[in-house]
Amino acid sequence: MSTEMWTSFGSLLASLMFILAMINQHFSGNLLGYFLQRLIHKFLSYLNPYIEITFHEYSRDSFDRSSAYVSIERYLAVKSSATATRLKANSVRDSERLVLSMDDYEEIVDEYQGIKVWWTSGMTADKGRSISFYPRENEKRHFVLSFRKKHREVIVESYLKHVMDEGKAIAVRNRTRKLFTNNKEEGYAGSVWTHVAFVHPATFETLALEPGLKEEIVNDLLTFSQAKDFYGNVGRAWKRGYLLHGPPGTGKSTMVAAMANLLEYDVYDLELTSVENNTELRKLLINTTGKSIIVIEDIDCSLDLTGQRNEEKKEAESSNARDRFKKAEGKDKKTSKVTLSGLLNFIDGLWSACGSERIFVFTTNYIEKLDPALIRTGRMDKHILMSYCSFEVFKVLANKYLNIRFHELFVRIQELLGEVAVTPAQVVEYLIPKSPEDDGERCLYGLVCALENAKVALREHLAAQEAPQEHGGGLNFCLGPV
Ligand SMILES: Nc1ncnc2c1ncn2[C@@H]1O[C@H](COP(=O)(O)OP(=O)(O)OP(=O)(O)O)[C@@H](O)[C@H]1O
Ligand SMILES: [Mg+2]
Repeated sequence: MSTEMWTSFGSLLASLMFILAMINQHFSGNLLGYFLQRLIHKFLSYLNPYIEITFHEYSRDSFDRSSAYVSIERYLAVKSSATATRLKANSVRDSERLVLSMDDYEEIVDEYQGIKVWWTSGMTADKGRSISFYPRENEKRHFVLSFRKKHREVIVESYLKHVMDEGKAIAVRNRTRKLFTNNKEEGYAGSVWTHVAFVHPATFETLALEPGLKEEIVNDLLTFSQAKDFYGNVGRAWKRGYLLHGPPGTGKSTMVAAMANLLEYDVYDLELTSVENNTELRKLLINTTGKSIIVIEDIDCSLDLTGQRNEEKKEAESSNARDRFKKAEGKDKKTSKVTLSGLLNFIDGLWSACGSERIFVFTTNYIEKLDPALIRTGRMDKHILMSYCSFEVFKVLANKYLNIRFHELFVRIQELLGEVAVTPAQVVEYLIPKSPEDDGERCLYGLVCALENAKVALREHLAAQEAPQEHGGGLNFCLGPV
């Protein structure tokens, strides 16, 4: 149809609508009026080539904002910041950023699979309520979606789902992530988890790992986060377990932060010693949300989990002072009645499937102390050894901390790293400038001296013992502070 034909069709429609409205007004309030009204609606919808769907902010019997309305609002906010001329700026709960959205009575045109749709925002004043507790509570907002009748199937079946999914994804991107803890003050009666904003600068970019390992972990994490359908199809709960083990200061906790930053997940730092019993443990699990990492640090020290299976193991066997300290620290706080089976059920039992998209991470310095059932595949799917600093790891650190890719001292450092076992945390300590005069070369020189000293100390130590011990590639000696 030409433009002129559309215009005359439009004016004919408008005149008809006017006449019908007059008839409607004249007969309103009686039975004839009711039938006339229905007739008018039928007639108008027959002529109207468009369909309109209204999404109200509040449903009749709920005080909560409709989740569909909220998702549409977020979706349109992104569209409107680019196209609409009148915008509203709001600060949103759980986000530090200002969010722009379309103002009332604005219109936005969206396109989906080549189909044009029109969104308008509107508002009606609710005259029913005379007293309101909140400002503007009586204003009821809505969005109206209009599209051609012939596109009904695509819009209803596919476009609306696309809008809802996008809206949810935007909410996840915009929120401030949280770090939860179950370690509460004595007498605290609030929710089982308390939280602060999760802000940690660690990323996989800054984490120094063996070549190939970083890519492997990143790929594994990204594949997991996109595998909702896969887990559903194979009938598994959408969760994955990581066991990070290795000596202190090798980057296990830093890796957890990098994981959370990569996937934009919240972190639940579960302090097992503060959990009274298995029931409380289950309650904590139920109160976690999706898109989260549930981490139990130093799992070997948190509870005497191995002891429950192997009674005769003495505490005196704890191999070093740091370990004993961690264990004692936990015991002082509270006597926990969490059992190994309670923990196994927490990770892999029926209740563990009540949420989705969750990663469980255990960290430990002593993998050999853990009960095999706790770390079997399916519970802890991926075991990652975070080991002493190799030359490859050192090169990443030197590049990050000093912006040095190669230096003549590197050759000596490579030799020394093959002879003394030092952790990345210890190496990093020498790569941080301590005074304005500390340039890259001075830092590297300081590291070489410290490694040389450690080598001498190690020789003397071994000579005294006359029993050399091999550990991995280097000798098992930890470099002390300078
Ligand atoms: N692989 C690494 N890459 C970059 N930095 C590292 C690495 N390992 C350790 N660090 C640095 O050392 C510090 C301590 O590391 P982190 O706390 O992650 O060690 P950890 O393995 O968790 O130790 P622990 O077993 O004592 O808990 C971090 O602040 C980080 O800066
Ligand atoms: Mg740690």
